[in-house]
Amino acid sequence: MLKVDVYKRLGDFELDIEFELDNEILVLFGPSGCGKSTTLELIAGLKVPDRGEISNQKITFFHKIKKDVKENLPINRRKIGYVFQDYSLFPHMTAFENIAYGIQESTYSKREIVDKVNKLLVELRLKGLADHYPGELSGGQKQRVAIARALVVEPDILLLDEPFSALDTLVREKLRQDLLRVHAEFKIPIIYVTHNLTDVFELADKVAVYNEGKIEQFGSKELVFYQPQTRNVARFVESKNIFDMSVVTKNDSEIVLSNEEFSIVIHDDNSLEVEEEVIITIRPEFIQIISNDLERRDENSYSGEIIRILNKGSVVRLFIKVFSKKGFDFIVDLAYDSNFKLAVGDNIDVYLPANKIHIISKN
Ligand SMILES: Nc1ncnc2c1ncn2[C@@H]1O[C@H](COP(=O)(O)OP(=O)(O)OP(=O)(O)O)[C@@H](O)[C@H]1O
Repeated sequence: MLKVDVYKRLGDFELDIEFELDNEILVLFGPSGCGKSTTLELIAGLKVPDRGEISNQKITFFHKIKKDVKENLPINRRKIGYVFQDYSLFPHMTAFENIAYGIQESTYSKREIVDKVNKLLVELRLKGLADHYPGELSGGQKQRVAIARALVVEPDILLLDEPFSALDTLVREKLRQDLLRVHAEFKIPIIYVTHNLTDVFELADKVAVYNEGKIEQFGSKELVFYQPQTRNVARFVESKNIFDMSVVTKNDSEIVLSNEEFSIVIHDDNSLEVEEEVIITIRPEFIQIISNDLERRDENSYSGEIIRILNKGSVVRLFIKVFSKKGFDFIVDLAYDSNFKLAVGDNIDVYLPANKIHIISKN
């Protein structure tokens, strides 16, 4: 298990984080400058924490209490594979030589080196490209060479810093599958830094949502996406529909929440108290369009006007100005359908299912 509990100050910026990771893929997610890359650098030994402890499988990488440094294991003894966004391949070496770079003839025989590199060339779909120089490889191929180079040393941990962000969507998609395959085979902790929500959804066993040097939520991707613990996390995972409300009434069967604009009803949150201030969120894909009177509900139904339509490919996003005192927006995602007939200016009714409404306590 990888254990990280460190503090580091860099100018005005302070990083103060703690987490533990089994042989899982952890995705670090959050806005620019919140400390994701610094976290990787501290684990790898490229930066030194001001205090704290980092260990993996009972091997202490770093340990400092107050001024007393008890351990600071050199980078090359941490057994870490590191993959950067810009590939960092040696331009004058072939794919084979780049991958073989980390293993020396003093440790392995020539035969062993050839076998190890060939195995990774196959694993990362690079067979046939062994003699190519980086200049002759596509972005996706270069990054696969970089991953193979990181893996050839049989690392205990693999760190990837926005590895696929320069690549287009289809290449990214395939590289995510490569990484999942690599993880299934190597079974080591992998930490992956990204700004991309699809990366989070497709890769993560665990997610750490960073904000201003702290981890604001750590947990499974399901928890982070569907039960964000703070307004920031809800915003970062694009819950989109986020409202301040207060609890107006509560009885055995229902709780009514309200703000100046609208009220909603939920049925199963016993922890809420009357007059309590909360944040409610509902993801755009959970809001339903009421297309005929049969679907009309007694509760949580609202009428409004479509003010903008954004076609996102497989999803169509509607911005709906709800008829109310000031007029607020719901954002609704519908699966794309070739019979899609809605247009800006149309009046529309929507329904918010009570069991999809998530409450964030302000206490
Ligand atoms: N050597 C340094 N000296 C001073 N400040 C630094 C140094 N290195 C990083 N920082 C600051 O630390 C903060 C965290 O940087 P870091 O690169 O870890 O963020 P990040 O979350 O990875 O951002 P991004 O997603 O943009 O890469 C930033 O405000 C950065 O400016």
